[in-house]
Amino acid sequence: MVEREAVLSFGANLGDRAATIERAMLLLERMDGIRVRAKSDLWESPAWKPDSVGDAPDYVNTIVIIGTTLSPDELLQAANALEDAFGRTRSERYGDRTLDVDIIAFEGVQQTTERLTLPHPLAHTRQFVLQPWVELQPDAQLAGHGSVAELAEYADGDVWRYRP
Ligand SMILES: Nc1ncnc2c1ncn2[C@@H]1O[C@H](COP(=O)(O)OP(=O)(O)OP(=O)(O)O)[C@@H](O)[C@H]1O
Ligand SMILES: Nc1nc2c(c(=O)[nH]1)N=C(CO)CN2
Repeated sequence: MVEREAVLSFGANLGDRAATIERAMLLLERMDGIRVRAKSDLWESPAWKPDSVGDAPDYVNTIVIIGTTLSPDELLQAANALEDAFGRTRSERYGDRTLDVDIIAFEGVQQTTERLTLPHPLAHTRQFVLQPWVELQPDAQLAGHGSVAELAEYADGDVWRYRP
């Protein structure tokens, strides 16, 4: 079966954030139909919320490029399974969390359904997605928005390399 490329974002702002992300990536590597091609460094950023930054703990974020034979819906199920494995409860949108896994982009797919929007509708605005992605793929393009490097130049928000 032909592999397609997908871009995943991992974020955590509760508990041992870096350890959670490292362990989640190990689980990801063992999932059927998923082959990890590249992982960014860990980056840190203030918690983004639609209304304000507030005093929520900072996030650790990373981007992972995978090759997958899964469909977009199957990949979303895999992402949700990873979140569940790390105790994530989905009660509050944009709330603090032990693990958030978003699908940022999926090769050849642009869709808006109730369950899954691709590319992720806020990816082009999120520095914590754009910077780690540029680190891995300086020439990356985000469908509908263009060069990820250019988006990263103009997006608001701070992001810095995580130091334990
Ligand atoms: N590209 C996508 N990646 C992950 N989930 C998505 C995507 N598009 C739509 N969703 C849907 O969004 C729902 C809510 O996801 P979640 O609670 O993780 O949102 P959030 O992480 O708080 O916000 P955001 O997705 O903006 O970071 C999921 O159950 C999923 O069905
Ligand atoms: N910095 C940062 N902020 C966020 C993140 C994230 O991964 N990083 N994920 C969220 C999920 O809704 C909400 N806010």
